[in-house]
Amino acid sequence: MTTQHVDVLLKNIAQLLPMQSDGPRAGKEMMQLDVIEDGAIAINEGKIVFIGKTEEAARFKAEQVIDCHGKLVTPGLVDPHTHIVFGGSREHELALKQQGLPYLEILKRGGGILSTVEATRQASEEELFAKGSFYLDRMLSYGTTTVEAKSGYGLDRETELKQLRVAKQLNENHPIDLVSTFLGAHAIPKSHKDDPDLFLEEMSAMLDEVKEENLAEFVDIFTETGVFTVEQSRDYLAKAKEKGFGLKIHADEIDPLGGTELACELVAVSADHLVGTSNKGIEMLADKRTVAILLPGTTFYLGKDTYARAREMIEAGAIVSLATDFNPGSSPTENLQLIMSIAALRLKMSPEEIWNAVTINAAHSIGRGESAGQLVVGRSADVVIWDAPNYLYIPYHYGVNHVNTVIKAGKIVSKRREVIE
Ligand SMILES: N=CN[C@@H](CCC(=O)O)C(=O)O
Ligand SMILES: [Zn+2]
Repeated sequence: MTTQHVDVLLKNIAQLLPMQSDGPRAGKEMMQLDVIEDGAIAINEGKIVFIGKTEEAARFKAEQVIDCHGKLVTPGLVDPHTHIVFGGSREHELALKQQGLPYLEILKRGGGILSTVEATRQASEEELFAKGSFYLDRMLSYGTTTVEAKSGYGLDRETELKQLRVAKQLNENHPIDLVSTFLGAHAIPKSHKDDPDLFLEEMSAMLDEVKEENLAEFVDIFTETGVFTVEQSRDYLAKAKEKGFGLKIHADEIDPLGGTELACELVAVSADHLVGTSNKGIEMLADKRTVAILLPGTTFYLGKDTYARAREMIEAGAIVSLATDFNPGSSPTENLQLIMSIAALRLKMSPEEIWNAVTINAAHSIGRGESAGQLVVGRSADVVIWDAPNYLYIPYHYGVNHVNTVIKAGKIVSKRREVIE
């Protein structure tokens, strides 16, 4: 047996989830979950060079050996819907919500998204970068290694570009990989209250610049009562598609306007939220060209009782993914593990479906199906070692952080502090 020298060897893994799949998993396929017991992973120069059983890994001699006895090991989690670059915070809105003031009413009164717009306009790039890094550090510590990040708290050329540039810097400087989305059409700014069409023209006029500076891969819009109509969204997104952007829609979050149908019609890469999606929308998702990204943390935080109809979507054959929707208003949490628990309890998704949703399907919903969300020989070693004996445990034991160690591109980037005796 020839010895093979590698940088890192993980061995004696109680349960190893390789999450290998040629494409996203839809409908019943979401129940598929291969488990390797007593598994091992060898990593060299940031890449996975072996994945299999510990007994098959005897040829590897590693600089660093990590004994994963009793532990679960999975790919780094992928969070495909966040609003991570923003100024200020909105803790004062919690009391308004408790008094029964609806989310869209707070927005109508100039609060909500519009108050974050004010704070983001005022913040310097350095401040936004520092804040973004802090949130990303926290995400990493919770096991997330790839994140989608939206702009949308500028609503003017200068601030939207500032947010996108900060996201680019974060991607270049932080271990987490960031995938950027231009969400200039996130709300109607006060200055354009009476002329949303003019505002959308101004945002469309930015698309070339965003493309040339390589500041975003996707374009998104908030299709919602009091924000943008389905018709406005269709015109706006058609322009973005023509310019070569992938499309996303904040669809049917509060009112069932038909954003899901529009996303499927335009072959958007994802339709997000989907709390009010119609039967027709569910049927269209079964086409499997648009990923349904569900954000149950938002429904929970907005204090609603009705959640997205995940079961019906999966039964219809849709590709379902999950995300935190991390933002300062409707979902202030970086913790994707908590979302996994809410998905189990409120969306009634099975643990197998949930793991597919936060790895393979999440990666496909942001154009990273070929690089993230799976442990495959030759790919970047983005790996999480969990203080949990099996995959059922993460959605079950809720609200806390189960991460032991996070490895990104072969390097340990986060580790639970050992208790000092
Ligand atoms: N609903 C629109 N956008 C965000 C919330 C943004 C905010 O409230 O600041 C969402 O996805 O929930
Ligand atoms: Zn959002």
